[in-house]
Order: sequence, then structure tokens, then C-alpha cells
Amino acid sequence: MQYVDDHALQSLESSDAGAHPPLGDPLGADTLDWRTLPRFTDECPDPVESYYKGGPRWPIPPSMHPLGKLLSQVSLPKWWNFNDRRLSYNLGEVRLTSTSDDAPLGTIAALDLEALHSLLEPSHFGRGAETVYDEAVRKGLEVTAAKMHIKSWAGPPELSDTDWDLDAHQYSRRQTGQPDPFAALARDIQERMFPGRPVTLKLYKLALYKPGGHFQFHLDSTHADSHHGSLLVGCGISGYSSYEGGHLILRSEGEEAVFQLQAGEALAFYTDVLHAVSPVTYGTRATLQFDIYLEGSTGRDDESNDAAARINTVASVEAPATLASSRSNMGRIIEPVIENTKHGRPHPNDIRFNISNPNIDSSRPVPSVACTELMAEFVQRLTTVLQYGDSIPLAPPRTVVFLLSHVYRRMSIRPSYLKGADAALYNALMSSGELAVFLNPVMYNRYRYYYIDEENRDDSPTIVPCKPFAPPFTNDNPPTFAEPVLILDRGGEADLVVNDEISIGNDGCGEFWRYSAGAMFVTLAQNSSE
Ligand SMILES: O=C(O)CCC(=O)C(=O)O
Ligand SMILES: [Fe+2]
Repeated sequence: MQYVDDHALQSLESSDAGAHPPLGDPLGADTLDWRTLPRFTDECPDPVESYYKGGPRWPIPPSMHPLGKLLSQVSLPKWWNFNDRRLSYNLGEVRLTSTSDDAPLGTIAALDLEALHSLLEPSHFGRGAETVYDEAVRKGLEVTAAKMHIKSWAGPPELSDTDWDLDAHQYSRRQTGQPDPFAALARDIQERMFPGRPVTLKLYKLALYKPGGHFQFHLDSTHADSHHGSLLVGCGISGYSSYEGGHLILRSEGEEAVFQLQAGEALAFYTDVLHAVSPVTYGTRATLQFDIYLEGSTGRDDESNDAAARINTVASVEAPATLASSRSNMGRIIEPVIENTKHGRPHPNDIRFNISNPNIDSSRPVPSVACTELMAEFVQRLTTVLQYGDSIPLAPPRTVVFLLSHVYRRMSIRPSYLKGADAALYNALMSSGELAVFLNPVMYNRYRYYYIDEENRDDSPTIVPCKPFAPPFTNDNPPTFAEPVLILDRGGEADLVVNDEISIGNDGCGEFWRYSAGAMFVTLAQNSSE
């Protein structure tokens, strides 16, 4: 296995500022493909086999450990519709023009189909590293971002008779005008999806579906390590009434949501959420698609690219510096409180998470996601298991491993890019002060013996750490994990990445950028281990 050094990566990314990832395999034959990697090697021994060979290397406990059950309840939303705020965004009034000659293309509420005509091209999608056309999978037309400009908003509209029905808040927003509808949307996206993180919205394309047009289930391809969300804005077509069919279907962990985007409505989801557009049955369906980057206007800390300098960036919000300036409502801020320190260091049972701590210092830096009571309970129990084991006389596990609930590019498996429940759990684990957490790409194999021997099917998951393409965040040496190891089962989106069929993005995607499963490896922090 081979590491890719940071410089190679940076030159790749900077040569590619803002554009799609280059197609194919930019790094040549040495690049790892997680799909074709031998499942187990000397470096990644088969955990089950080495266990049965007598080595207590990776003892696998019964597949559903009580901690795993608790973990499986820990989840947070993976999509948001922002229509409750629609009036205050006024997205419908945003104007589009053609990049080549500045010709008007209409507004989001009323696109000019004739003016768009010459810019349209057939929609492609990614199949492995290739970008392909196949109407069985995707049938549609699109205008790429490079061909369009989004014009800044001209100011508040005249009040109309119907505006008198708005409530006081909406009315004042409409009267004073929202100087930038995308800035308001970006702030709400930050608050709900990526609390505490910088957020930048960049136009990706306009998609048009006529009757019969559709897009089968896929995950969106990512265009940078910092790209973690997709935003869709419904558009109207001048002179035409609304379309029929063309439902957007989102699916995750057994849940499904169906939306039919109307002009000016906004919907956002994490890029790794499975979604599809059902066939349009009447009229024309148009959506503007934006990429959501976890970058502020000054770019990422860790990379030289500057999202704001990219064309068609429509809004950037910085990370809030302190709790007081954060508008996060994703769960409550929970401070660990140590009630009893008679053991010299706190006994895990003495750590309480004070949910309504009036003494929270709001000048503290904001955690990227507040944690919920369930997460706090998980952290508390996990700490106990790490310190004292499950049951006497079993030795305590030294490492507890569980899958991330989202899938990521391997290079994005780092604290600052964690999404949703992964970010919340990471913060909760870190906030206890007792634990050390390593993030690492893994191979995930849920039903190892399923096809071999149905009778003796073993549903224990196997999780094998893979070397990341580059060192995990700062660390050159992948951590070694103290044994014994307890692996907690958690299906999540990792199931998707073992299924080749499903890994269709918008564009072809070299191995380097493909979605990978990742896991948290949790051990006792150095200062609290015996
Ligand atoms: O048009 C839409 O609503 C979404 C299409 C889509 O999922 C995509 O192009 O990736
Ligand atoms: Fe998509």
C-alpha cells in the first residue's frame, strides 16, 4: 500500500480549482482501488480468521452488543427542506444571464426556455471512473455553471396586496429586503446541516427534465475534499404552468422522503444520501444545483484553494467564532460535569452531561455540533466499557470501533469534515476528556459468510482499517489500536459503498475521490489509561 503525498494532492486539486475532478485515474496504476484491493492482506489481517487461529487479535463479540444497539439509535437528519423560510429568501427573483454575451436567461421563478435552448446539452453521469450517457439511468438536459452567471439581487420587491397576509417577521423581512437571498440560505444551511463550520455555496448546474426525463438512485459525486452537501432550488419556466411527476426521492437508513420542488423552493442534503428523480410525466422540470463546501470566503485551512475565488460562488458564511454567535439548534449544548473525583481521576459513572447548564461560557469556541442526550449516554457507557470491560472476568476492550454513519472521500475522513451524527458523536466523545478518537478509512464487510454458508451465517460485521490515501489529518503514522477490540455493528451508508451498482455520481470519479466507509477507533486517552 502506498501513501500519496500532500504535494501531489495539492497540485491535483489546484489544477482543478472548482471544476469537476479530472476523469479517470490521475495518479496512475499505483492508486489503490478499495473495491479491488485484496480484502485481507498481511497488513490488514482478516480479523475473523486470525481470531479463530487463536490469536486474540480482533475478537469479534456477538454482533449486537448493547452499546451497538444504543449507537444505532444515534442519528440526525440527512436532508432539509427550507421552504418554511421561502418568503424571506425570495430566491424566485434571482436573475440568470449567459456568461458568453450577458443575455438574460430569466429568473429562478420564470426561466426563459428559448434563451436557454442553445446552452443545453444532454446530461451525463458517472459510472466508476467514466462519465457516460445512458438514458436508462439518466435522461435529461443541463446547462453547466460555466455558461451562466447568477446576478446579485436587485433589492426588495414592491409589496403586493398578498404581502399584507404575512406575519410580522416575514413582513418586515420583505419590506426591508434581504440584501442577498443566498446569504440567508447559506446561514440556514450552516445552522441546520453544518453547525460551527464555514459554508460556501457554488452553482454547479441547471438541470432540465422534459416528459420521460429522470435520474435513477445515485449518490452525488464530490468536487473537492470540502464538498459535503448538495442544494437544489426549484425553478419555474416562463409561460408554462407547473410540471407533473419528477419527484425527488431521498433514501437513508430505511427512511424515505419525497419532494416535488416548486419554483423558489430549496432542498439540501448531504452528498452521500441516496436520491433519484422519478420520471416527469407532464411539463418541464428545472432545478438549479449548488455544491455546498465547508469553506469560508478565505478558503480552507488545510488547502490552498479558495472557494470564493471560484466562479459562481453565490454565498459564503464564516464559522461562528463563539457559542454566543452561533445559531445552531441541532440538539442542545451539553457540557460534561464531573460530580465526584475521589478516584483521583473521574470515574466514568461520575461524569454527567448537564443539559441545561446555565454556566455555559458563551465566549468559548463553538463545537461543530451540539450533542444530544442519547449521544451523551453512549459516550458515558462506552467510557465505562473501555475502562472496566463488559462483564467480569472479561478484560476490558482497549479499543471500540464503529462505522461512521456517512460515507466520505478517504481524504475527507477528518474531524473538520464530519457530517451530521458523525460530527455530533465525535464532539461528544472528545468533550468527555477521557477518550482518544482516531478516524480512519475502513473496509466494511457486513455479511461475511452469507454467500458461503447460509446455515452458519455470521452477521458479525468486519471492519478492517485501510491506510488512507494520505495520512489521517495530521498523523503520519496510522495509530495502532490497543487490543482487545470491540466492534460495534452499525449499518449506515457504508452498506452502499460495497454495492457497485449504487455508486453512480453525477460525474465519473477516479478511485481517489470515491466514497469510502470510515470508522471511529476509540481508546482511553493517554492520561486516563492505566
Ligand atoms: O434535479 C434534481 O432535482 C436532482 C438531480 C440530481 O440528483 C443530480 O443531478 O445529481
Ligand atoms: Fe444527484
